[in-house]
Amino acid sequence: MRAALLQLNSSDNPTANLNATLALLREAHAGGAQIAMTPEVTNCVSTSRTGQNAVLQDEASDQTLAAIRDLAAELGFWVLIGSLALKTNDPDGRFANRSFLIGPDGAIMARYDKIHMFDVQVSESEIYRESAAFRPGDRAVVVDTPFARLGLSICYDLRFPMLYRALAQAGAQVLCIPAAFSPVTGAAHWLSLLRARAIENGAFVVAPAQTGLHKAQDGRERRTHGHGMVIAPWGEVLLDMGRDPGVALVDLDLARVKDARARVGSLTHDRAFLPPDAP
Ligand SMILES: O=C(O)CNC(=O)[C@H](CS)NC(=O)CCC(=O)C(=O)O
Repeated sequence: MRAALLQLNSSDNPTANLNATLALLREAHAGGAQIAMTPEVTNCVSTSRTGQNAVLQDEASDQTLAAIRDLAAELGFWVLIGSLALKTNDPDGRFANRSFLIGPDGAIMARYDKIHMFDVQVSESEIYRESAAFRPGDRAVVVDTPFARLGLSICYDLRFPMLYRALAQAGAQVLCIPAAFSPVTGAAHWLSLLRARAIENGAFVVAPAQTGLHKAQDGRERRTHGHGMVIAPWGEVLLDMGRDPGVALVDLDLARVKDARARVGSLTHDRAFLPPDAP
């Protein structure tokens, strides 16, 4: 399976982000990719909710989704859109942070809404309240392609190992973790968490990332960590994209999943246990 990772520096301007994404998808296809994967919030990196309200669309009218479906059909290859920020018809007005797997005929083969919301205070000045703007999903998703069974997730989900356990036990061989990781937590945790998810589940981890300084129309700024990664089922780092936007190609040999799981079969050794008594 030859996969391409897109590393993006998306702004809060969906049209500019789409043009950059389409150019890189063409590059990925020219490099022989059977599937290309984009990072979280490919269409719009949030810097303010009012800003997003002005530019986001719902799924039926979103230009990014439509154009990527058209391109996938034109080129005849698969695209995992790591996520799109989309309007919903929720009464509370919150957006969805949703991944789409697009098939080579342009059809939507799977959707996944990010389950875990990034509501954290990384430092005195760096605060995120994702759940204020986004409505979390509640359904894990695996989906088959001709080359592998994929398990879907997004960014902060990475910190919840039970999600990946469920995906691997449902047969996922490739765990997809598109992200827009913060620079502080990225430097401290990103690589270790990605390697842990790969090793503990004997699965490939494919993690395309947003990178760099994201400038908003209103002058606000946000930074992300970059370092789109691919980790092998035994834990080796197969790809680290560093900090620049672009495309990288990687060949995944699915036999490595079988091999890792044959050497350490912990995926089949889970046992039920009673919770600890309160001391
Ligand atoms: O807000 C958007 O534009 C879209 N959503 C994101 O970028 C999300 C929520 S702010 N980012 C993360 O989940 C980073 C997780 C992370 O950095 C960690 O777990 O340490």
